[in-house]
Amino acid sequence: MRIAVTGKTGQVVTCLIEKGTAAGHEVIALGRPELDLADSASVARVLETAVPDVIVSAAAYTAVDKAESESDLAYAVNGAGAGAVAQAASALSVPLVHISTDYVFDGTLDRAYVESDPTGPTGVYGASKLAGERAVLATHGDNSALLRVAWVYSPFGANFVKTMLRLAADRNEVSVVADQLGNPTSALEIADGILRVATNLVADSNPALRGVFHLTASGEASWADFAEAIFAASADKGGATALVKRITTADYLTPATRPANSRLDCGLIAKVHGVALPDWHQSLNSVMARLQLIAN
Ligand SMILES: NC(=O)C1=CN([C@@H]2O[C@H](COP(=O)(O)OP(=O)(O)OC[C@H]3O[C@@H](n4cnc5c(N)ncnc54)[C@H](OP(=O)(O)O)[C@@H]3O)[C@@H](O)[C@H]2O)C=CC1
Ligand SMILES: Cc1cn([C@H]2C[C@H](O)[C@@H](COP(=O)(O)OP(=O)(O)O[C@H]3O[C@@H](C)C(=O)[C@@H](O)[C@H]3O)O2)c(=O)[nH]c1=O
Ligand SMILES: [Mg+2]
Repeated sequence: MRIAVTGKTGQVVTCLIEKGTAAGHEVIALGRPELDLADSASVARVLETAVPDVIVSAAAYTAVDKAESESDLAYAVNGAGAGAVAQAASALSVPLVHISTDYVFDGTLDRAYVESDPTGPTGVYGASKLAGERAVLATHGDNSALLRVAWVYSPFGANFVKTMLRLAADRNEVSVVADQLGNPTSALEIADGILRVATNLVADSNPALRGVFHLTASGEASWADFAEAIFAASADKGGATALVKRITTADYLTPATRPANSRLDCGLIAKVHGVALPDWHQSLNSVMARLQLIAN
């Protein structure tokens, strides 16, 4: 397949290039300065020139706290920008795989969220991503799969794993919130899932393959649990480590409010697309091994 993906250096983009190329696909990464999601004309022009078999919309404004004070830019990129990508997919008559987030939910449910649960973002980032979902569904809903992923980490870019390792390099203790629950997910495995879904969409016009799906690793964690596992894996490999002081959200003030529970139920994508990702502990170990190779 000839896959056009938005963004050049993001975690998911980088993993999709690695996994897609290894699987024999042509992956064309399109990002700034040529394709700027805040400039719809550039989106249409660049994507239409690429003539892909499928488009993956992976680029986004992902700075959750900064979005609170840059709301116009967050909406332009994640809302209108996502709509422009969907418009290009529609003009080309190709399927779209659009990446969204667990932060579209308010986090008040006491179980994992299913796709049909009501959304209710608690911050600008989540609200802008929800605007993107709506734009995609309105523009190209009949030929798109929207994949809500969560708590993404990888050997690349900026993520919680790399932040924790950086903090551990010069501290013995790191305070981390223990009352926000979710599903830490490796972008390498998200890339596997995207490739499977994209292949299914290109091969089969069945409407059941389209719509909203949750795609995370199995197993849940609080950020404090995740930090403890990161430090344990790092210590195992002779890397930086620290003790985790388990704190509450009230003890860790941030500009954006995050959902207390954004665990996602991934039963639907397993049933419909045959995609089921491994337990996060296992994936964390492979990412840690690669980060150690980079560090040494
Ligand atoms: N990171 C996470 O924890 C989570 C991410 N997601 C979603 O997954 C997707 C991928 O995230 P991830 O790979 O982590 O993102 P990253 O933060 O690693 O990278 C973001 C990418 O988006 C690009 N980008 C940002 N603004 C623009 C713009 N105006 N025009 C074009 N490209 C732009 C960046 O380009 P450049 O290289 O030029 O900066 C970069 O390639 C996103 O849709 C995100 O909302 C969902 C849940 C969790
Ligand atoms: C760095 C740090 C964070 N925290 C808290 C803050 C926050 O509640 C939680 C996670 O912090 P981060 O800022 O790394 O994560 P955050 O940017 O909120 O991560 C989110 O990014 C977007 C893009 C998504 O779509 C989400 O799925 C999610 O992955 O941990 C601590 O308690 N201690 C710390 O030292
Ligand atoms: Mg962040």
